[in-house]
Amino acid sequence: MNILVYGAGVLGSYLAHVLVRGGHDVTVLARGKRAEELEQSGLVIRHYFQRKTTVDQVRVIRTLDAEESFDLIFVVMTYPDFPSVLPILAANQSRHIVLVGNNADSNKMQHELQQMSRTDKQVAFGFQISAGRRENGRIVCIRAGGQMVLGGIDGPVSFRSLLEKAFESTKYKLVFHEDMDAWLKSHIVPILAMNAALFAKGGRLQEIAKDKETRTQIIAAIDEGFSVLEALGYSITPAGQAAFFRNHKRTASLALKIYHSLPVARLVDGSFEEIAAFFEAFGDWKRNAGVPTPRLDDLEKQFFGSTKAESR
Ligand SMILES: NC(=O)C1=CN([C@@H]2O[C@H](COP(=O)(O)OP(=O)(O)OC[C@H]3O[C@@H](n4cnc5c(N)ncnc54)[C@H](OP(=O)(O)O)[C@@H]3O)[C@@H](O)[C@H]2O)C=CC1
Ligand SMILES: CC(C)(CO)C(=O)C(=O)O
Repeated sequence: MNILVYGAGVLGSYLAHVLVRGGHDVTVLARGKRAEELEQSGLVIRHYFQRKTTVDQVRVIRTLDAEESFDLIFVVMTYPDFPSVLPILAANQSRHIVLVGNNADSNKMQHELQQMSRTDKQVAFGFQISAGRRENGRIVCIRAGGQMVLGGIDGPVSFRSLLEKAFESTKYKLVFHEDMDAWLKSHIVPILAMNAALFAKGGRLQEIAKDKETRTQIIAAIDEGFSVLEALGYSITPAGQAAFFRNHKRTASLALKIYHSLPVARLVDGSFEEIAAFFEAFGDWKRNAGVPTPRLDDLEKQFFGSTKAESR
């Protein structure tokens, strides 16, 4: 298949690697320094746990022409990056588009993309359960679950069989979810609390590992965030996630302690701008729900009081 990966950061690069190894004709849309790196050295991935480095050659483009057609486009970027690429995707004639990554407003994005496009666009949303960070022109990647959670906003994904075909010869699993909007919003709540605390500590993971009070605050803030979503009518999904933070607080604190002590946690790369955008979205949810969130509000204050320079 002829597949475009639009956005060549950490997870876009890993996805491109997975699809190349799955036998597809993969084009990567990259910009600036990243495009130069890909052209000069190829797609270099350091697989952290496997202790190996792979290099794949991919076709690199810097702009997406309206006439160029792909069987599938995966757009892999951070939440605040998406709005500027929606008009470009709308102008392109390809039909099947998957927006991959954290997303606080999948409904609006799908609506805008379809409204702007003169051709029929089938849209799905995905989240890769992998992680990593950039390091001197290469991507250091943790395969983690090695899967992509996928779903549609208004019913099942209409091009599921095309997606299954794209991944059939890869080592990446697809997991289809019925209510992807609820899944994405549920995911944002713990991400918001954990990253706010971490940025507030200047990215020093050990400080959270050692500080029970901060871990207790993170867990209380997650509980509040889930209550906001529930008040708006969302089911927290996966349900086990809410149960874990709410009913097993001591175990959750221990899990956070262990996670923040692991060297591998350094590789899970959060973006200040993305977390800030989630706080903005969450502010609207909170106002609409009318549910108080004092512990999360305090983390938000600490997050915005931190400087990007102190972040990871
Ligand atoms: N990395 C991780 O550990 C994890 C990330 N995620 C989530 O996955 C999503 C993607 O994250 P990640 O891959 O880390 O993000 P990155 O910032 O590494 O990658 C985003 C890529 O998109 C490119 N991009 C942004 N805007 C444009 C544009 N207008 N035109 C062309 N390219 C553009 C960026 O370009 P440039 O190279 O110029 O910056 C960058 O290469 C996020 O929602 C994140 O929260 C989830 C779990 C773990
Ligand atoms: C936001 C990020 C990249 C960092 O915590 C993440 O790990 C996730 O979304 O699962």
